[in-house]
Amino acid sequence: MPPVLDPALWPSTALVDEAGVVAVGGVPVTDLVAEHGSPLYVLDEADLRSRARAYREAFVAAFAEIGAEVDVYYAGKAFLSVAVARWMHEEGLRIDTATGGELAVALRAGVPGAEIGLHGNNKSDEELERALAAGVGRIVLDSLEEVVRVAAAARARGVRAPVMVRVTTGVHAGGHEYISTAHEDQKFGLSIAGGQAERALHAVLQHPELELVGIHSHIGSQILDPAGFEEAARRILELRATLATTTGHLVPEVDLGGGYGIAYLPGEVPIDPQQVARDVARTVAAVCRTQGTSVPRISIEPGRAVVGPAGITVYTVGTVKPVTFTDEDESPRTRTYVSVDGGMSDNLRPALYGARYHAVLASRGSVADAVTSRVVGKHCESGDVVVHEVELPVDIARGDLLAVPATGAYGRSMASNYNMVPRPPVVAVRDGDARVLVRRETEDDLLALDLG
Ligand SMILES: Cc1ncc(COP(=O)(O)O)c(C=O)c1O
Ligand SMILES: N[C@@H](CCCC[NH3+])C(=O)O
Repeated sequence: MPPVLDPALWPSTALVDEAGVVAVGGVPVTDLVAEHGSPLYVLDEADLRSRARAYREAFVAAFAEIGAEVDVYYAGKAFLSVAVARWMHEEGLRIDTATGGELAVALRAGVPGAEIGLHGNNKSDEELERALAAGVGRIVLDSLEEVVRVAAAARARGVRAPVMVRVTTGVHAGGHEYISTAHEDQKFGLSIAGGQAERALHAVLQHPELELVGIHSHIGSQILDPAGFEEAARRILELRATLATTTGHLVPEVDLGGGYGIAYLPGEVPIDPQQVARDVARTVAAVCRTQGTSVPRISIEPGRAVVGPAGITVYTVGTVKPVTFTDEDESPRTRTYVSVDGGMSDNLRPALYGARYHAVLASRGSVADAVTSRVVGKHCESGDVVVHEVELPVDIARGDLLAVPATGAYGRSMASNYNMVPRPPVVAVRDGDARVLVRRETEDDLLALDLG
């Protein structure tokens, strides 16, 4: 019997065939590597679309119960390509962008400007101009000075800019200090407790060129405990009610950001969109009732939870090296270091956040005993780890393929050319067909940037 892949970690179409080969979207990874080379990002289109639908349907249904409408913005920073933006649009999602580059991709995909949001703690004048020219549905203001800059840009263009104010609620959540974004001492947003959020909201209302469409908060990323979402919603709604009392303006929309956590390791339990949507909707209804305000329109911005589990990375094994060392209690130990043909250039998350991943032998079955292994990359850093610890068959050898699940988010999007390594392609699979979404970089691409 071929092994069964944990459905929490792998794309829904992933399976192991009789020969022990992992297939996704009806295509064996051995065929994918034969055609497109290695390393390779593989994206399961059906799985990606169904996760997008799951988030949209869960939030729309839960908030319909309390009389609120919902927009789901796919956070393009997790992974964006023209095809992915188009698919998200077809599934009824809007697109959250954080830079001019992401905005360009969403527009190229034909997403209407009105269905795109622009974020950023340091937007350039050009980015603001481009957003206004595209008629984006919201520019999310991140500082007091930006209130003035966007108002001036809108005035110069003779338009009224729809804006949200990004606030920090003080709710600390997320998988790592670097990806927690709503505590006070960091660069994003305007603090509710410190009073800057209210000042920015007042400032927006004083500018006729700005239309205050919402209050925004994003509390962090890879959040597995849903309590933070409810607490953040409560604090934003209290701010909204205070603003209504002091200015008479009831902000129509509240954006609760993204951050919904996924499973990276066997046994981890991802956020359940239906559960979190119901819990947050209940809190929103209760707080609005207490405050005596109507419920706002709600938006959310999931990135990882939509694209993360839809993607895997396939690597080819190179050097396999048993390393003997002495651990903390002075006992001798051996660990098998399995080197693959990629590493921190295609997945920075282990080096940056200490993120843990899983891996399986993907090109054949093996009945050999399992041995504790560490999968490492080919870069000149000892922190270049792909999978910190995983049981792999002891007969694993050069030329075998390894598949690492849950790499769809923040893999390709944070990839680099460290050590002059060209970035791998993204290949989408569906119903037995494969299509290149983003082509492999070549050394010629890298040399073309170097003007000598
Ligand atoms: C403002 C904003 N929205 C949405 C996201 C998407 O987060 P995630 O991929 O964790 O859902 C992020 C990233 O953390 C973000 O900064
Ligand atoms: N890039 C991060 C998440 C940060 C999200 C952007 N605010 C990750 O890989 O987990």
